[in-house]
Amino acid sequence: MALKVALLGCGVVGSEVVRLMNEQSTELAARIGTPLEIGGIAVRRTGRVRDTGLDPELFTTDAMSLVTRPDIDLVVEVIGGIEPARSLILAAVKAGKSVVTANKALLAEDGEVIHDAARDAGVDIYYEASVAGAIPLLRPLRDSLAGDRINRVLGIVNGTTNYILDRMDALGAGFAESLEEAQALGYAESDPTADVEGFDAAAKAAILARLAFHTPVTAADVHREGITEVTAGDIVSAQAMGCVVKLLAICQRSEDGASVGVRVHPVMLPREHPLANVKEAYNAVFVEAESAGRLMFYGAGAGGSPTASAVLGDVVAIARNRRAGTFAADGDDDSVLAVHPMGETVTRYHVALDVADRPGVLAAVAEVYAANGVSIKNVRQEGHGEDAQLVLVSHQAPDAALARTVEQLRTLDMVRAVASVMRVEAFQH
Ligand SMILES: NC(=O)C1=CN([C@@H]2O[C@H](COP(=O)(O)OP(=O)(O)OC[C@H]3O[C@@H](n4cnc5c(N)ncnc54)[C@H](OP(=O)(O)O)[C@@H]3O)[C@@H](O)[C@H]2O)C=CC1
Ligand SMILES: N[C@@H](CC=O)C(=O)O
Repeated sequence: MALKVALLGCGVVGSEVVRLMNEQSTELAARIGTPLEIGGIAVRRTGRVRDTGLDPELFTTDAMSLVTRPDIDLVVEVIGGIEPARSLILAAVKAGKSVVTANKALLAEDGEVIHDAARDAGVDIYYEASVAGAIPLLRPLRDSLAGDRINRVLGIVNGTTNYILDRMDALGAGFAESLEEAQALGYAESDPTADVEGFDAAAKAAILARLAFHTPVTAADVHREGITEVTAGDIVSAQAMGCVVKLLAICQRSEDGASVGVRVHPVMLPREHPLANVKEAYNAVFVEAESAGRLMFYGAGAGGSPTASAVLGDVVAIARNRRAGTFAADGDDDSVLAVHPMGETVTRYHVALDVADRPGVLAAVAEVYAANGVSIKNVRQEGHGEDAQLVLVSHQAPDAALARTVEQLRTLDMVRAVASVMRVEAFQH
């Protein structure tokens, strides 16, 4: 008997799930031991022209009836957003259906409720596609590395912003035109604010941190900054220092092991770092574990087809579990680590100041750094007269002290404007 799938959503990802299920039906049936069949597809607008080759009768706007239909075995949720996705997944689980979802926003907001519900119902919830598109990353974290202690997960987890930053760096392209291209290529979320303001990467960071550190982490715990403030000037400053600007997700256990820090923000990264060479919408993630050492995961991080590959991998895994009469619940979080505030995170700042070109400026600026206990690693002057700019890179200091330094620099008479502030990181690789 066929395994009946309810597909929720038939947009960029959902339509590729349909295509792959059709094109690979024979291979999938062989891997699963039974054919896969689409039992219904829930969408927002049934009247929309879709190039799926499927019977139009399969489409419905009544997603709730579809997920609870007795003949449905498995639900694939690729609608996105919080509601109705949350209610639909919970209803499916309650009705005994296993679920595959790519919905990082929901998992990062309400993951514990969904995992608890799945465990209680004895069904699977798989979500490999929710972080880093096609890259197999969550199952290695959850299963392969379950016997190790992970200290850091660090990487590029948003394809849209990497695409934009790469275009700005390599071609001098503008922000808006690069975002439009990323949208046309199917990389961006339906509301691209989620990408460019860092919400999408923050959700993924929360999911990664939860799995890596076996502790509850939600999107609200993540320090988040997007790329909307990154200017062409920042890109040029980074280039002058042999760096490239990347939006990084950094999940790190504290040295005493008692807390974790989870943050997403733009970083100036040395060009020789492997993450600096991740182009276009590709993603790459380093996992640093005590025994396994440093592992790098790299691949297509966004787009319909790569994401659908991860979704189908989960479908096959669930089908195999069903055959074996088992399910693979995420474990109960075995520790509850505090999430430490960004202010305690030790980092370095690159600061460019538009200044009056006169004696005493450097001394006044240095005094502010010293007053906040921040030491200056190097400083240079760019331009003269009206165009004079001081560019400073600090040594490592707590983020709170660095941020306070910048606020006080703004108040100096001789500082006309703070032209650029960005963290500089040189992670070992
Ligand atoms: N695009 C990507 O590269 C990646 C996306 N994801 C995730 O996958 C999910 C889907 O993304 P994507 O395919 O890009 O999104 P799209 O916006 O392209 O597709 C969303 C689909 O959901 C349907 N839909 C929206 N609201 C409802 C509703 N209330 N009831 C039923 N159906 C509804 C839409 O219907 P209609 O067609 O009628 O508008 C559409 O078919 C999201 O969680 C996203 O974060 C994960 C990794 C990569
Ligand atoms: N909008 C996301 C899609 C994949 O998760 C991205 O750009 O990475």
